[in-house]
Amino acid sequence: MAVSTVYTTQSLNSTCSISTPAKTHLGSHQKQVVFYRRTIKRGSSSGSCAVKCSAGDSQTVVIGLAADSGCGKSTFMRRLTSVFGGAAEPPKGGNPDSNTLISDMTTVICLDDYHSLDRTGRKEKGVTALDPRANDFDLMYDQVKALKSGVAVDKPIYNHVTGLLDPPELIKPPKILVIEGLHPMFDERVRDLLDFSIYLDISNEVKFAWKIQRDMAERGHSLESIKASIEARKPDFDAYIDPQKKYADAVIEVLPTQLIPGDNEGKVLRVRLIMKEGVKHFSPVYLFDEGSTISWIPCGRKLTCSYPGIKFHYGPDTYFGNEVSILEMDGQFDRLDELIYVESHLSNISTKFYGEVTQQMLKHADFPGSNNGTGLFQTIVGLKIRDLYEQITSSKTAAPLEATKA
Ligand SMILES: Nc1ncnc2c1ncn2[C@@H]1O[C@H](COP(=O)(O)OP(=O)(O)OP(=O)(O)O)[C@@H](O)[C@H]1O
Ligand SMILES: O=C(CO)[C@H](O)[C@H](O)COP(=O)(O)O
Repeated sequence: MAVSTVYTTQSLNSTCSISTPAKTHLGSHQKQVVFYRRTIKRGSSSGSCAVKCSAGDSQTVVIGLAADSGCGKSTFMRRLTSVFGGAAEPPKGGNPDSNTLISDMTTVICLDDYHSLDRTGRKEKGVTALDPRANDFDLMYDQVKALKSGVAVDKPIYNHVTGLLDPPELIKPPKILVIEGLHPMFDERVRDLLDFSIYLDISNEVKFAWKIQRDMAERGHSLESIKASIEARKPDFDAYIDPQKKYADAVIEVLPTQLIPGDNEGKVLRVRLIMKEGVKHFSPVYLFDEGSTISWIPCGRKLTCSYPGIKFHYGPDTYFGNEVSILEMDGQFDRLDELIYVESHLSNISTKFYGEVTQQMLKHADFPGSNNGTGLFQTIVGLKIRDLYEQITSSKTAAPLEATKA
């Protein structure tokens, strides 16, 4: 029942007819939903295009963020969006249960929307949402590829309230597309579309502590049910989600502190920012001296530290056979305004002015992790992504000039 349709938009100044066959996705207890890719060219001045629209004149930079559920993706996204200025909001006038967040520069889509089985369907088949069989990687690839090349798509919506697949929403190609969720790096075709990838690696102990904090304190779940849900997901997490970290350009690893022997409260954290060397448009952050191995305890006159203090470590290493630099922070800040002292000893942080990291951290002091390495490293990765975006777009605009010279 594929129907060709023509769409017009005010913001995109061309009109194109459909070129991609419809795809069908069924949750077992749901009506048939047919998705069409709307081929709307970005930035075109021509009135219409008959069959196929070519890529627009500016490229969409695609960022992948992988993590298990409840591991801080939303918090990271809020920090990232803030670096680009402006707040991210769900599509205006759309499905109130949309998982998408749009700001001037960024569109964040949640890969849960590519679940091919709804909640009941998964239960019937005995698979979890982490299982690739519960997800449509062909559609994910088609749509991310389309967006990257400047073509709008009708993306499905997985409704977390009802557990059903809702009718699709129109996603226009943004300047920066972030695909966040369980599997942004699982499928090789999707992985190859990423300009930069991040994995949030939260250790089991910390994940458990965060889950308890959120699901018990805020959602009224019992300790037993939280434990059971973590245990039930673990085999698929180990099989399909965790292995993606070897592909990531940056990994934020969150571990229990080593400053308090035997601590398992998950409040004081040891956080490691693992940065791959040799990634185009990305130069790892360093402490004091690039390539050296350094341990630094900044507590003293310029940084107030109560027990158990703060310890930084920096140095080269290998990670899944790749050369990396690792910056580590164990402990937490007492006074966020004093972070400027730490910031001034970090290099390659891609700030636009002195103190920008500290400013961002102070702006979002109420976000989870603002007093420790999770917030600090998420903020820094946000700045690195801005830098990467600027490099990619400036090299693209510079290219025709170079061509003219030749
Ligand atoms: N850096 C952090 N420090 C402490 N707690 C955190 C941190 N990041 C997240 N949390 C805890 O984990 C919870 C989930 O965070 P967040 O909503 O950002 O994760 P998520 O990966 O987007 O979750 P989901 O996929 O389930 O929506 C927060 O409510 C908070 O309790
Ligand atoms: O791992 C998840 C990613 O967020 C969710 O559990 C998955 O999307 C299924 O969602 P729900 O539990 O709402 O049916």
